[in-house]
Amino acid sequence: MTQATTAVEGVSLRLGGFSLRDIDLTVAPGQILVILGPNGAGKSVTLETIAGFHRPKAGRIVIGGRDVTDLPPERRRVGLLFQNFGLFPHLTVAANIVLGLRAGRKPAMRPHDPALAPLLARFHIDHLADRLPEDLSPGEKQRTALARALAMQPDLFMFDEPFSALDAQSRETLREELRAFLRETRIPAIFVTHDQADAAMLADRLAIMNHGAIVQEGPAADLFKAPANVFVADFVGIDNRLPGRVIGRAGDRWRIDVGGRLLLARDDRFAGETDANVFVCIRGEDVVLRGAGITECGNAATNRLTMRVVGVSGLGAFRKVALDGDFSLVAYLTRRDTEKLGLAPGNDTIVEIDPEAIHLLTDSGGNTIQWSRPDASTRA
Ligand SMILES: Nc1ncnc2c1ncn2[C@@H]1O[C@H](COP(=O)(O)OP(=O)(O)OP(=O)(O)O)[C@@H](O)[C@H]1O
Repeated sequence: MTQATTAVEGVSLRLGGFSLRDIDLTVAPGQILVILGPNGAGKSVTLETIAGFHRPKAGRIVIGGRDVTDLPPERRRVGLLFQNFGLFPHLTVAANIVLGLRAGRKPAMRPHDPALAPLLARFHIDHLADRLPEDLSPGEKQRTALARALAMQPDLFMFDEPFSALDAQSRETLREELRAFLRETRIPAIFVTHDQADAAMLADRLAIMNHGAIVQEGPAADLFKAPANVFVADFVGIDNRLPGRVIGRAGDRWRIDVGGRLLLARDDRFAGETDANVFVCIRGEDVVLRGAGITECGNAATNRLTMRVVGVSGLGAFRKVALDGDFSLVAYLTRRDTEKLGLAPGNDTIVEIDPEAIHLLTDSGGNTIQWSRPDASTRA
């Protein structure tokens, strides 16, 4: 089994009234590339094109180091898993897996062949060999589908919303299992979803897609921290996107007016200029709450302000804390910290935002940044 990078290079195609435009993607061995985008963006068509079901009018597709652009689907060595994992409902677990082996390099395999045992054991489904898919839990279905796909000795795995019919709890467990499996095999994988949580849990690389084109692609951590525009920011769940205006620079920091309050931002990628309208993007987990009783202006190195708690929501380990002041903010804290700091609606709290946690966005995607000069003069 080769373990080489998969690359989609400049792929374009027309399908009825829909076009894929100049798609570039790469995914290396051991990596998971997540394609995230709204309904109709072209995510499935992209997978189908990589799998060989549509012929591009331009570009090249390389899987496992081989140029497969002109090869039919059955010669591309791709393990494809769909919603509900695409198991044949009338076939037992063993018979489903045998189909994979036949598509791979063991055409004579039969469902009760002893040679099947190691594969069943590896996925902990040996005791389920004679069951039908309807009698399996979601985790058992996923393991059967992965066993079948692995039996084909693929050079690439592709997943098209495999979890879309599952409840939140099963999704989470299955994501973890899938991630561990893909890390272990080191076979590159492309995972299509419109669920941000899938992307956060699984992605090494992330591609955001809209209207048949890639809007931004790169290491997932970069896109989560520094989305290129508002569309991407909304897709990667930037909790706080505040309209502001650049006042100027102080050393390596930008001085930004947000709702009449001065915020310092250190964003070396920002190429704006004084007076530019911007979005100040801050992830909820980067908003640090200190509780009450600390002086507001004690530290020039960070942004420190007093805000009022207006809501605390969420169950389980984390709480979402809604804050109000010169502008509104959302913070994420552990349940323990929320209780320790006495964060309840009506209470004031000191809020700290590291300038490095602020990402500045000038939007070129047609979103107008609404900024109006507040009545009060800007306070530091
Ligand atoms: N075989 C086809 N012939 C013509 N148009 C198609 C074909 N398959 C898909 N399309 C169109 O291509 C566009 C993109 O569809 P696609 O299924 O790739 O979107 P998606 O991003 O996967 O969305 P979803 O999240 O809803 O699955 C849609 O407008 C769809 O109607």
